Amino acid sequence: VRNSLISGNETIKMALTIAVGGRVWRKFFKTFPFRSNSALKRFPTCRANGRLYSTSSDVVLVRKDEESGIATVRMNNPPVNSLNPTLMVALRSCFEELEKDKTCRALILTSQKPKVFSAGLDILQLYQKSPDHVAQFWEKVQDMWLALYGSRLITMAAINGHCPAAGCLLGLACDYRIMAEGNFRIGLNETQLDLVAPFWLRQTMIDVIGYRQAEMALMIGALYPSDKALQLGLVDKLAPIEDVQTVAEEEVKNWLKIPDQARAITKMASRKPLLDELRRRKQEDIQTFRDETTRESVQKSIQQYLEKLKAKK
Ligand SMILES: CC/C=C\C/C=C\C/C=C\CCC/C=C/C(=O)SCCNC(=O)CCNC(=O)[C@H](O)C(C)(C)COP(=O)(O)OP(=O)(O)OC[C@H]1O[C@@H](n2cnc3c(N)ncnc32)[C@H](O)[C@@H]1OP(=O)(O)O
Repeated sequence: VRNSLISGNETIKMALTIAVGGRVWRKFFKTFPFRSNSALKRFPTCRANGRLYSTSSDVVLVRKDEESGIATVRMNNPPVNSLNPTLMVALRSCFEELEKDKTCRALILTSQKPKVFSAGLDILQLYQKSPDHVAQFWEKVQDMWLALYGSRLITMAAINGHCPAAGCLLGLACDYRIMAEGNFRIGLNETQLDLVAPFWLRQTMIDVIGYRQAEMALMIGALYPSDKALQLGLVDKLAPIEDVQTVAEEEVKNWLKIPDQARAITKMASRKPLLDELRRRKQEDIQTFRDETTRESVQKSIQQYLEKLKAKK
């Protein structure tokens, strides 16, 4: 059904795009506009010593290999890369900057701190906060996801540790996932916090692991060990934790053999309907999240979840 949402016009545009050679990228961007963000300007670009992009807070570290065009984006928000507004804005800015860099062909997303890729959304940002705060927070989640999921680049998640909830959301937004072997978990455990995955996150889970498995995983808020995740297709490859980055680079090099434009157009053809749907329903999605999250019973569940996290020690 989603594929059929791409109209005949768009298919013709895509074919023309391929046919016109030199002007291909201009046409491509017209067909699939990537949004830019004025917030980008707040993050200076640094090109010294191979360190290409640097955010003002260094919560995202980026290195680009000029020869291959591969950028490695490391989340650096200790202790667990929880996605707070600073990290999400920095990630979005970074994805958009790389998108605009014509010499960049691939992006590897990983964690600066092995053992935790990302603990998901910063739960403290959802607890006892005003509805406006929660709404603004959710818009940052949407924008970060739109930038990554809608990227023309080869996007590879090098999941070097635990990857629950919105950590998994980031992984699912990539084209390929390599995860560390061992006792690390991945999944969408939102229901355990009394939260419900939004339609666009649910859809990406369905797209990656299939309807039945996604339905079950989402209902029970399952977190899978990496071997089970591989079996389900939630990740594509496993590697020893110390090799995850190298294996990701090797995999990217294989993908780089495919001509960029055909790969990117094919990717966009399958992702555009969902991207468009979220863009169209953005405000509705924000309102739902705001209303659900600030509900008293959900706040109680979040409080209990936070207590459980603290009690773990
Ligand atoms: C119809 C409906 C339509 C619309 C939609 C409506 C609603 C949508 C709703 C939801 C969709 C949201 C999608 C995403 C949601 C989320 O991401 S919620 C976050 C879920 N995350 C988790 O459950 C992970 C929790 N963390 C852990 O399990 C562990 O921390 C870890 C396995 C990741 C790492 O373990 P350790 O290395 O042992 O580290 P610690 O547990 O000791 O943690 C260190 C420190 O960090 C704090 N912390 C951990 N995770 C978070 C977090 N996510 N946010 C904030 N803080 C976190 C932890 O409490 C420790 O703090 P201190 O005790 O040191 O102060």
